[in-house]
Amino acid sequence: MTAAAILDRPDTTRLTVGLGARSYDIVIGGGLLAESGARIAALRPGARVGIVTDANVAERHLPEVEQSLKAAGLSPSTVVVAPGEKSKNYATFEQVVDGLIAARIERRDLVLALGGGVVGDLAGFAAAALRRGVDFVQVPTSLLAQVDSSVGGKTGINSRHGKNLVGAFHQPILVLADTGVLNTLPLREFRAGYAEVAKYGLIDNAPFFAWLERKWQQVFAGGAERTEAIATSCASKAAVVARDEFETGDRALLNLGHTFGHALEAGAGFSQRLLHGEAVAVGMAQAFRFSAQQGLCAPADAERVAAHLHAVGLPTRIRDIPGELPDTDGLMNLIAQDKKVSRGALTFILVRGIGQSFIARDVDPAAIRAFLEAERAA
Ligand SMILES: NC(=O)c1ccc[n+]([C@@H]2O[C@H](COP(=O)([O-])OP(=O)(O)OC[C@H]3O[C@@H](n4cnc5c(N)ncnc54)[C@H](O)[C@@H]3O)[C@@H](O)[C@H]2O)c1
Ligand SMILES: O=C(O)C(=O)C[C@@H](O)[C@H](O)[C@H](O)COP(=O)(O)O
Ligand SMILES: [Zn+2]
Repeated sequence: MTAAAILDRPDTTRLTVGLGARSYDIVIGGGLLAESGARIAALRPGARVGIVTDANVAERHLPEVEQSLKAAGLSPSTVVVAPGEKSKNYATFEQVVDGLIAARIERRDLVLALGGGVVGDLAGFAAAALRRGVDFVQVPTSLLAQVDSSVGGKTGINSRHGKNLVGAFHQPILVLADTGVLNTLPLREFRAGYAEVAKYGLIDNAPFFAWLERKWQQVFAGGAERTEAIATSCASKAAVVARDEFETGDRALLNLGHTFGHALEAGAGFSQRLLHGEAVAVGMAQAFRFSAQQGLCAPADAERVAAHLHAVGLPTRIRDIPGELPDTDGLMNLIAQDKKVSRGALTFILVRGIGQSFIARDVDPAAIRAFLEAERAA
């Protein structure tokens, strides 16, 4: 196929994140790894490309990307990090940046994030910092990365004080979501990514949530429903990011489930005990239960949300998380480090129902503490 035919392939979905001169496309479909070279060369002909990936993804998908880049006249080099959330740390950030410097990735070159959200956040932050900023391309390989982390430009690493506390807003110049690579993703990881898919329904799209309740098995099985779920998710995120790139307003809605979820994730030591998407599932169920307890939302909606997340195999309660967690004071300390906190006041994303989320500022910490005490006992 010629480069022009590749760029116009009709069996792909193309969405745009509208950010003026920094607008970029999200391309969704099968076979995109093999076309990554042609698609990137169309934007940055002749560039050196510093690929950042993890060992799991490298084993399965790196050769195809390297081959495609070379065939398109691009010069790839690769930094491979250890898989998992623990790689979002200072030491691995140094490994990635130094690896890119050693590979002579210059200002007109590119960083390419090939992997899940961990690689995307880490490589994106490295691209933001390297020589004070080089362009980067997201090639997301997990469901979570295809529906959420590859879009929107939030990049960063964790601190021992909490989740994503060091980072930068740095938008990619292109997102290539190859749906075929999800065939090698472990089921537990697919499920974790599904929590962020369900999130878009819960935020402001009740019909999408109802569609997921009917079609989730097909989404898990693959095929047209899976691609539709990815495209719907990306379209939701692209619209919010275009309205509020730096989260001064309603981009915060994308944080539904994350205030509780990030505290639990940090409390579990950013370990395999609790994946990010699993933490978000528990956090969303909690945001609905807390909203119901406060009289904001019908208890039946909270039950419906928990029932769906449970049906797909996601955790919804603290008791579903294996191992020890910090006590309530410890969780409150982690919540106090949330980036939505302003002058010490807590902000949560709460709900009036499914698809009716809102930003609740100055939430009473005593009410959250009492809620968490009850949740720990439940
Ligand atoms: N920047 C954002 O807007 C944003 C949004 C949501 C989540 N995140 C971040 O994303 C991270 C979670 O991302 P994740 O769930 O993708 O985790 P991940 O990057 O750890 O990937 C999950 C696991 O699947 C493996 N994997 C990935 N693709 C694979 C494939 N195609 N085949 C086989 N194995 C594959 C990885 O090696 C890893 O072991 C968290 O750090 C979270 O904070 C960021
Ligand atoms: O893109 C956003 O904005 C989100 O909030 C998406 C979240 O799913 C994601 O986990 C994000 O990294 C959380 O942002 P943070 O600012 O709370 O670290
Ligand atoms: Zn998230």
